[in-house]
Amino acid sequence: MSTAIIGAGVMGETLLSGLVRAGRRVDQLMVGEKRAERASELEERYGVAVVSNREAAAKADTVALVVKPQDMGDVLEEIAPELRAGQLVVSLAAGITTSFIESRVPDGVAVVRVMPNTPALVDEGMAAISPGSHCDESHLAEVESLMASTGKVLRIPEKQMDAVTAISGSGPAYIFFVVESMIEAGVHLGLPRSTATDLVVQTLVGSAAMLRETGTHPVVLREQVTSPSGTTASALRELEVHRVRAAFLAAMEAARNRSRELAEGS
Ligand SMILES: NC(=O)C1=CN([C@@H]2O[C@H](COP(=O)(O)OP(=O)(O)OC[C@H]3O[C@@H](n4cnc5c(N)ncnc54)[C@H](O)[C@@H]3O)[C@@H](O)[C@H]2O)C=CC1
Ligand SMILES: O=C(O)[C@@H]1CCC=N1
Repeated sequence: MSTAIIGAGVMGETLLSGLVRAGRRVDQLMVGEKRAERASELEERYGVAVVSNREAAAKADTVALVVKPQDMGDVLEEIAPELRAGQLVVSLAAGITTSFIESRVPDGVAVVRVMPNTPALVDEGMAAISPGSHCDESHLAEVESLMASTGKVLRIPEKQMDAVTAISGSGPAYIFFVVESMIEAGVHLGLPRSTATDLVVQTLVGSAAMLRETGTHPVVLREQVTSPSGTTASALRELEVHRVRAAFLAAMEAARNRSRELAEGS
């Protein structure tokens, strides 16, 4: 089964590199990328064929669209004449609905919407997938296997996609923001930057491993750290005073709303 990736920026390369690591034959992969220098970079790095978008659409069994939501209409207009019934189009774009794509491709082309995230680069990705209206089990299984090469995959109803985008799609950025803030705090408290970085990164990895490996509720894990009248209780009180919990809720609502706006083309 051949796969084309149209749009090889951050997420397109993440998908490509995952497929290569998972052992997909490079001669079964191809890339369509507008920026010539970026295309040559990927050709050199992975030995993958760079072709026009039209050629990618004509030749591949599965066509993954990884351009920005705002570019999706133009790309679909360009490739639609080359697509035929039986092919699978997979969109990784925020906001873009399966019905938007289905209305622009020939009948019989199956569409699956995916929301991935960048930890896929280290095979710890979280991808949610939703079927379009002409999908069967084999299409979903194909996309599941595509995304499972770089992490976990969850099937969800498409109506949950904007919320998923706000939580796991954008999620790594919030975590990096927290990490960055904790490192700055460490420096403020007098630690060398490299020491603060080592402390924060390992604390993050250790906490994530506890969540995954114990399956214990985060509230219980937090309470285990919080000794009576201790340091953690003092810190958590400040986080509540500064309304960090409310800020997280507002931030993710804003991301969900932005995903809805992208669906409308803005
Ligand atoms: N970066 C992330 O963490 C995530 C991104 N996504 C989605 O992935 C998509 C791409 O995002 P990024 O990779 O971050 O953006 P990006 O800007 O790094 O990549 C987009 C790529 O598409 C290329 N492109 C634009 N028009 C094209 C055309 N007509 N034909 C061929 N290539 C074209 C650009 O040159 C660029 O290399 C977006 O729709 C975004 O919503 C989804 C989840 C996470
Ligand atoms: O910021 C964005 O719009 C994309 C979608 C999810 C993560 N990055």
